[in-house]
Amino acid sequence: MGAQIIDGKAFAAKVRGQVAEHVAKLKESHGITPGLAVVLVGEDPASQVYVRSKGKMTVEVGMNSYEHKLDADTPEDVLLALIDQLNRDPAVHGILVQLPLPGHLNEDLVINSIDPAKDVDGFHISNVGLLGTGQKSMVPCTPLGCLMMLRDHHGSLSGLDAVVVGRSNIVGKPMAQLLLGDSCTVTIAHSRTKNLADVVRRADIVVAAVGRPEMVPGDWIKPGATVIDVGINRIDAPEKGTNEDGSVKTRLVGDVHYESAAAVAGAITPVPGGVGPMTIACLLANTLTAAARANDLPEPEGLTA
Ligand SMILES: NC(=O)C1=CN([C@@H]2O[C@H](COP(=O)(O)OP(=O)(O)OC[C@H]3O[C@@H](n4cnc5c(N)ncnc54)[C@H](OP(=O)(O)O)[C@@H]3O)[C@@H](O)[C@H]2O)C=CC1
Ligand SMILES: Nc1nc(=O)c2c([nH]1)NC[C@@H]1CN(c3ccc(C(=O)N[C@@H](CCC(=O)O)C(=O)O)cc3)C=[N+]21
Repeated sequence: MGAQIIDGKAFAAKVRGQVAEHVAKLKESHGITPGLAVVLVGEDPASQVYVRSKGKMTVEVGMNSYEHKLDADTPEDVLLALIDQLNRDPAVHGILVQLPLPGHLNEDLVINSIDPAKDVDGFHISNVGLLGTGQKSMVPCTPLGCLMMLRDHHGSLSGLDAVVVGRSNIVGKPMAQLLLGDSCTVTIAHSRTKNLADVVRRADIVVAAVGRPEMVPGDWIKPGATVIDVGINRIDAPEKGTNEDGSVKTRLVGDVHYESAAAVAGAITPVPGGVGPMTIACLLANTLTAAARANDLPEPEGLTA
């Protein structure tokens, strides 16, 4: 195992600490408490766990957390009315609508109804356009977290070859924009890419955001490259035994085959404990940024792209 392990959990704790300091100052000097509203439609158990842990960390950094849980069959106009209410609520600086939404809801319409200044996910078309043209925006949390870890590890990313595997609007595309913004030579690969192994082998930086457990093996990795594993996949782990109800136990793995990749990479993020915790830390950082901008105050340094 040659690779340095990039400890996302520790990095995220540090970022949350910085956010908490800024929040304390905002409260003390300006009487402002940043507020984050999270909207969950439906009862997906994984999403519920995730929303709960976000709420807990929001409160831990001193912000107000507002959770809105709606039934899975909530009509679109009811959801849009809630978003309109949150858009107009001055105590709410950030709004996150947990994705994916149930099939009867138009995801684009819902996201684009969020006030772009409160769009702490950075998914609104205005923020996507601002990021693409290099203007000040809200930057999607997962790619922002990856960028922070890469900058911390490399210092400058200028001139490095970066390959992003995956072209989703929430991870792959904004990740590529951020890497381009830091002057990497960027390739975006996807399910139609020819000779994916050879494409990945060129990379000084590999970001895997595919959603396929352990798809990227170590022999695709250039020796010394930095590997950022965004994937969060729950797979059966019969070696751990069975649960009380007889079902087989599970474990989390990334999109990268960790052991073989860590043997050749220069640095690698683990799953769990890598990109995931940074995503939540960046959500809090974005909420702080939104609160500062809403009040014409200087933005916290080092917490934005
Ligand atoms: N750590 C975190 O905070 C977060 C983790 N995730 C995780 O990241 C992963 C990706 O998420 P997301 O971007 O939403 O996923 P999507 O399913 O939206 O996108 C997956 C991308 O991977 C590409 N792809 C699929 N199969 C292959 C293949 N065999 N070879 C090459 N490319 C392929 C798809 O290509 P095509 O476009 O051609 O179909 C698509 O662009 C998931 O595991 C998800 O759980 C997501 C968000 C946050
Ligand atoms: N509007 C919206 N914004 C999102 O940012 C968003 C979303 N919807 N829908 C779902 C995905 C997924 N996502 C994760 C964030 C953190 C962890 C995380 O902290 N994972 C821990 C492990 C958690 C566990 O043990 O299950 C880790 O990797 O160490 C995982 C997944 C954000 N998403």
